[in-house]
Amino acid sequence: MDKGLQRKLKACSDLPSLPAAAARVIELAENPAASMADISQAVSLDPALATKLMRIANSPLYARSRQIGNLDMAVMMLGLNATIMLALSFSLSASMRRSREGGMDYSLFWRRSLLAATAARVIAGKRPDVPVEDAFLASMLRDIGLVALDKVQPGAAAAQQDGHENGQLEIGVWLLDQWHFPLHLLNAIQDSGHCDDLGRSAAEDDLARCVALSRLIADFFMAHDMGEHLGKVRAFATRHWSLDNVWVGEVLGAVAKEVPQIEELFELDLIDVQSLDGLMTQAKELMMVRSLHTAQVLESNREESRKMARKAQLLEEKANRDHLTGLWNRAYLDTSIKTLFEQSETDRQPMSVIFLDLDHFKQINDRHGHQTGDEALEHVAQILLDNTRSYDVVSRYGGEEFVIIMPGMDCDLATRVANRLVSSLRKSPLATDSGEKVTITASAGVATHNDKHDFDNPEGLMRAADQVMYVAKTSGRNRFVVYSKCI
Ligand SMILES: Nc1nc2c(ncn2[C@@H]2O[C@H](COP(=O)(O)OP(=O)(O)OP(=O)(O)O)[C@@H](O)[C@H]2O)c(=O)[nH]1
Repeated sequence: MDKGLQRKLKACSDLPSLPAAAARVIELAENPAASMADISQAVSLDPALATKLMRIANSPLYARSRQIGNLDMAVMMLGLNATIMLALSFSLSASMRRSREGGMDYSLFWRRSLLAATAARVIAGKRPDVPVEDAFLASMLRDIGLVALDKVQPGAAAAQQDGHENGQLEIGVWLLDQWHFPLHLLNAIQDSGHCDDLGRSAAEDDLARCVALSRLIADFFMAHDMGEHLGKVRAFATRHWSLDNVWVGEVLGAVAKEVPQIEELFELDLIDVQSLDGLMTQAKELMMVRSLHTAQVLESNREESRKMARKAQLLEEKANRDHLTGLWNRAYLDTSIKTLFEQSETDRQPMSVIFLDLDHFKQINDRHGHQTGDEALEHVAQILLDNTRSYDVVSRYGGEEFVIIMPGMDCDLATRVANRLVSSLRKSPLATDSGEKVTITASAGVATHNDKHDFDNPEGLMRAADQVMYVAKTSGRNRFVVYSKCI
């Protein structure tokens, strides 16, 4: 801290001071031998404080079925740590509010401090290893440096209060140190100003984060522009704890619920009751909008994935297609015949294969040129497609050879298809650019699995269709032959 400022603070007779009961409580907190009875006795010196502790022990904040009838019981029920922290919170808030007003808005200061403390309590309750009273007190006193600063440099305090800067932290820690405040609370307050750069124990770092986030939540409850503050709260929860909208919504809801009890205990209106409902509705709406935004982002990601999948599908399909005719290629045929053969086995359903080879195709190339030969292959492909079902696998096996797999088709039907194909080809000559008609014929072989014959594997089925196609070739071409055991 700046030496001049420190001198001024030391010389200032009007700094906030620690009430006697609170000072005694701190003394006891430092003494490991102190008992609950000692604490209870110290608190009883301040009747207002004792009453407050009784009230809080019986409040829904510490909901118990049994009524707490005396201070000893209250101290026992709250536990040592909680009693000390609550005693300090009450004493300090009461004495601070009596402070003379300087350049700073004290009402705003205490509202913000108590709202933050309430939020810190809620957050700590959701974090393992963070005592709620530690979080409550550290958060409530986080900006106490502003009160001290206000005594020596009123303008500076007011400016920092407006800007919510962290310059007051050092002064606050200095003041609390003068009061012999426990070191872990001083550390939490100091560290809450630089949460991106923490390095103590996990519990201490989490306490600092509770304090920092509680301030952002207090700003949210007090702000006119809730959206901006909600964004900060969410960003903090995500950045430091990877927590989502749902968690933030739960915390805000729990804070709103605790506010009336804290208001009653500290006799201070933190939030206008009517605006509280509105605030929560707005918060929920904002959460919803953000969820919707998230949903939109997810949806656009999904759309992106769908596009990618379609692209990949198209690319895969392209890789499986014959460039000239657009029919399935040999690679695809090899894969699909395996799958369809297995399927035929499982379902005990027939499947047929037609092996088709164009006749004297070399002559077409030789007479009409390679270009016309290509057109003839495309022409044949179209005729094959026109005469088969959409789910038949019509493929170019190579050169002027074609294979058609027809799942679920028995031998009789496959024979009809083969007949139709061979005759359609014969009857549909290719019209060349020169106006010439080129007749194309083919020889085909038909084999069927799971009907009249069972094959051991798809290769056997293909071989059979190929064999009878050669029979068709050698027996005069422009015909088809059906595989039977006698061949
Ligand atoms: N234009 C063109 N011709 C091709 C293509 N692929 C193979 N061929 C031709 O197809 C012809 C096949 O000739 P062959 O194997 O002797 O058979 P064929 O002339 O049809 O006689 P058969 O099968 O015995 O009736 C060859 O001349 C190949 O060059 C292609 O993509 N485009």
